[in-house]
Amino acid sequence: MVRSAIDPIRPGASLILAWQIKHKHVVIIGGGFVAAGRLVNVLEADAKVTVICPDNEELSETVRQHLDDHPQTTRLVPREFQDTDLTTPFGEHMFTKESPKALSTFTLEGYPTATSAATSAVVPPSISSNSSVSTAQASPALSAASTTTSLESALSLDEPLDDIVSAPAVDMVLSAIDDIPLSTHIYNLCKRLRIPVNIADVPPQCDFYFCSTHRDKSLQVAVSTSGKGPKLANLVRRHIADHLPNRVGEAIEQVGILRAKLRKMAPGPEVGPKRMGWMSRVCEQWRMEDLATLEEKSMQIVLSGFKDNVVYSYDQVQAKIAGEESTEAETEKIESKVTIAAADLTAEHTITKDTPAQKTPRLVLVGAGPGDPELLTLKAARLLEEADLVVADRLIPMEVIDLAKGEVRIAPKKRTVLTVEQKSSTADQETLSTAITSDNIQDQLNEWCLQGLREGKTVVRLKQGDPFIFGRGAEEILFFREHGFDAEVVPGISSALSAPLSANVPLTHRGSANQVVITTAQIKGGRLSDNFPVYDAQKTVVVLMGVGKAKEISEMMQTDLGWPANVPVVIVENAHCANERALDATLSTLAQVVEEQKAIPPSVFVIGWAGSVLRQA
Ligand SMILES: C[C@@]1(CC(=O)O)C2=NC(=C\c3[nH]c(c(CCC(=O)O)c3CC(=O)O)Cc3[nH]c(c(CC(=O)O)c3CCC(=O)O)/C=C3\N/C(=C\2)[C@@H](CCC(=O)O)[C@]3(C)CC(=O)O)/[C@H]1CCC(=O)O
Ligand SMILES: NC(=O)c1ccc[n+]([C@@H]2O[C@H](COP(=O)([O-])OP(=O)(O)OC[C@H]3O[C@@H](n4cnc5c(N)ncnc54)[C@H](O)[C@@H]3O)[C@@H](O)[C@H]2O)c1
Repeated sequence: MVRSAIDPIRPGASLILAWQIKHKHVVIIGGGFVAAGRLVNVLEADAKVTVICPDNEELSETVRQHLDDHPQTTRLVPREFQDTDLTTPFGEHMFTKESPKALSTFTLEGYPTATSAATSAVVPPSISSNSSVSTAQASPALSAASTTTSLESALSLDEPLDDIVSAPAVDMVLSAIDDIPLSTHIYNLCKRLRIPVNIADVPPQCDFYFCSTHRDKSLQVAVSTSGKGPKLANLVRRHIADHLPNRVGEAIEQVGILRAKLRKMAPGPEVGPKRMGWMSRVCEQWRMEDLATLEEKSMQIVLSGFKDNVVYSYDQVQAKIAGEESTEAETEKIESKVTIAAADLTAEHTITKDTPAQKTPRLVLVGAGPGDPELLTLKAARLLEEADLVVADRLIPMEVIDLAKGEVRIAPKKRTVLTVEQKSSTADQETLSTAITSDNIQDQLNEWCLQGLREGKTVVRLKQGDPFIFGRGAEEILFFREHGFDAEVVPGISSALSAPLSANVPLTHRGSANQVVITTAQIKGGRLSDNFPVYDAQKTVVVLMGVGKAKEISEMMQTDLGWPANVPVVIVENAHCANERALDATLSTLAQVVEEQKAIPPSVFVIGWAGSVLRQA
């Protein structure tokens, strides 16, 4: 059997979930400092809460106030904990100081029933804070309740089983008391009753731990160290909170509303991919602060782009709103601006309107480097900030795109976007998606730039790496010249230079390498490039786009060009990104390593003896 490369399992984690406890019944035992924190946590998650704690000076003022503020969803049982507390549903108001007998609706041998609650009261042993009820003592009585058979037999026959099963008396227990034996007893009781339980600060007696959390409306960030370092969890949580984008909570609220509207507008599962693709682009292309400002009117305008799979920018939406508020003539002008801006790949573009430029148009081809924003030139960073319009490919990471202050347009992905942009749902999706080539994406990018220039904008065409090293930069400049615009170019760090460096391969090194050849593995039509250099021990060959051609490269270099089989090859995948990987091979093992290690594009091959200077064998 062929085993594919999958991520290895790293055991020892906690399962982090977003537990829905709305209207569920949570029992908190204790009323001190820790209980107060737990109460806030579960009330914010809309639970119904029973707090069990003697009503004395140990009941914290915070707990008291929250109870007073939420009479419908909380109640206090003003005494010490009793076992029956874990089997009494929230709705039963039988806990009063005056009638403690009413508590006894439950024997440890069965669940309470409507009839037994009213009639057969059996008072269970009350456990005081200094009693030491051991597990052994509690177990025999409790064990009867833990099997389904005895549970069913304890139910009254006229009570439908489903109701009982779907409405357990208690859904969660949080114990925050300063009594260790009782804590252990509560834990054991919960185990018998299958109730998830957390005994504060006793990790072995917790089905779940609490996380250090940050909340901003619907955004919740939870940090867990799986009990290893609660204080560190606290510090990491603060660090994350300090670095979140402005107004992220509000942005999430508004996106929630927008998604609901979109689902209503286009509900069917068949439009699912289009819906999700479009929503993702809105989230990627709008800044958080701008998403936060969405309201009824602007949402309607944004949604109007969905039909043609267009994502209007914030500026376009603002322009449209302003237009609707101005005269009809003005509205028409803005309409035409928005339509042009909403250009898509399937439409035929005839931008007839040469809008008279108020400002001088400026076009700059900017190298974005290998992907790390810190490796941008200062000039590139400044231009990104200053540009009215930034036109970028999909491959450029959002951390770099985020530096742009003006409008951003990002090329669609090769497959999905065109597929969903297709207006006729009956069309053959496969034919359509294969019709998208990098050439028509390039046309789209060029078109966007031209349009911005005709509006007098400063347009930054952001390109991966360096615009002139396999970046088609010069082709673009020739294209824009034909349309009457000249371009400036800002260099970027090409991965041809940075990937070897990141993997600790000096492209030149006295005695090992005094020449560098940078080549692509593929030429037009996807064929293998035929101008790799003949063997020279002092030459380093950097191969771009080689992953799919590893076998052919290895064979050609050894057989036709005289390279020895043992020349080192370093495969650098995702250079300068968080998931960077460097793999060692030789010319003879190159194809094997690529296959076994599942190397993927973008990867750079560095071939030559320079590979053995700094890297350990
Ligand atoms: C996140 C947070 C949520 C909350 O409880 O609300 C939480 N502890 C917080 C703070 C905190 N707790 C402690 C200190 C003192 C400094 C220190 O000891 O490091 C500080 C720091 C402070 O107060 O700032 C003492 C402590 N905690 C535990 C033990 C027992 C042990 O480790 O054996 C001891 C005594 C150790 C001893 O005696 O030496 C155990 C647990 N504490 C957990 C959660 C669970 C694991 C979470 C995780 O690590 O992922 C777990 C397993 C059980 C549980 O779920 O209750 C909250 C952050 C609040 C915030 O973010 O503001
Ligand atoms: N204080 C802290 O900073 C801190 C932090 C994390 C964990 N803890 C742990 O959490 C637990 C609770 O801490 P706390 O600071 O809230 O304690 P606390 O002493 O302030 O409060 C304990 C509460 O439990 C109640 N209680 C005692 N016996 C009870 C019983 N039989 N039935 C019902 N209620 C009963 C008391 O009346 C009191 O309200 C302790 O085990 C402590 O070690 C404390």
